[in-house]
Amino acid sequence: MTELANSLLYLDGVTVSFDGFRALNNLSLVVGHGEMRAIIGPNGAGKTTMMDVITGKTRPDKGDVLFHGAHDLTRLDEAAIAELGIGRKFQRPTVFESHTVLDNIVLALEGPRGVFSSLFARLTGPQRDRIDEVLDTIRLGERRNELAGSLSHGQKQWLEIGMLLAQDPALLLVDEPAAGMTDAETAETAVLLRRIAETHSVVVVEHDMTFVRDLGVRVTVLHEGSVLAEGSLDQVSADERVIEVYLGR
Ligand SMILES: Nc1ncnc2c1ncn2[C@@H]1O[C@H](COP(=O)(O)OP(=O)(O)OP(=O)(O)O)[C@@H](O)[C@H]1O
Repeated sequence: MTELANSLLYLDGVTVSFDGFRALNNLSLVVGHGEMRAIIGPNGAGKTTMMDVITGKTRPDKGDVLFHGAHDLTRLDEAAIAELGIGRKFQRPTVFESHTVLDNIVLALEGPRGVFSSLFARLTGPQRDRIDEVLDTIRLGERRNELAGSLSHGQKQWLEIGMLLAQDPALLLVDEPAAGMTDAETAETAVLLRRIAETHSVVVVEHDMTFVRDLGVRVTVLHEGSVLAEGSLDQVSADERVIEVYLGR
């Protein structure tokens, strides 16, 4: 039980069926406090379904999903799970394009009832410090007054990561951040996530192996809804079963 005690996120025997098809099949996975974990796996392996279960979007048929070893996520709705400190970034950026970079972060900090713009002046000192820190982390400090719509695709992804970060979740779930990015942006994103991981736990789903290598973290390989292998990227890429799954033999 020490695994459970030391875990931030604990999945045990999680099964999700869609019309009899098991998208997750007895999936068990433990993410530690302060850990960044990369999740890889071929199309249909169950990565998105796993994220959906953690965030309360999909209810498992069976299994335990615990946060901080205590909160049973299978009994909470999406809002309650977000409130507990689990933030998710979806693959496509959904920033408010006609507002500035700064306003996007301010709105995220204030939550759904925040009012756009202008109100930066009304924020408390610690809130402003937090915003500056977030802008610095996501490398957009210099562009804070520009419209989000003028950012490149990669920068929009960073802004959205920043919007998540502004809420200071204990665990960030990040879905394919490098998709559609240039090589330079992809490399920068790995640096950015490594910095975030100094103070937060992170689960990253990603297909881009160069990016996963840059992250330099423990990798979990999913296949047919279960964990096929776990270890460093070098370890899992040398695993015969992983090679077979990726080569489709
Ligand atoms: N709502 C649903 N109804 C029926 N089948 C579903 C549903 N959601 C997912 N599936 C199936 O479950 C399996 C796992 O899907 P999932 O999206 O979790 O995989 P993934 O690893 O995220 O794949 P990708 O890398 O392509 O995004 C797939 O075979 C998918 O078709």
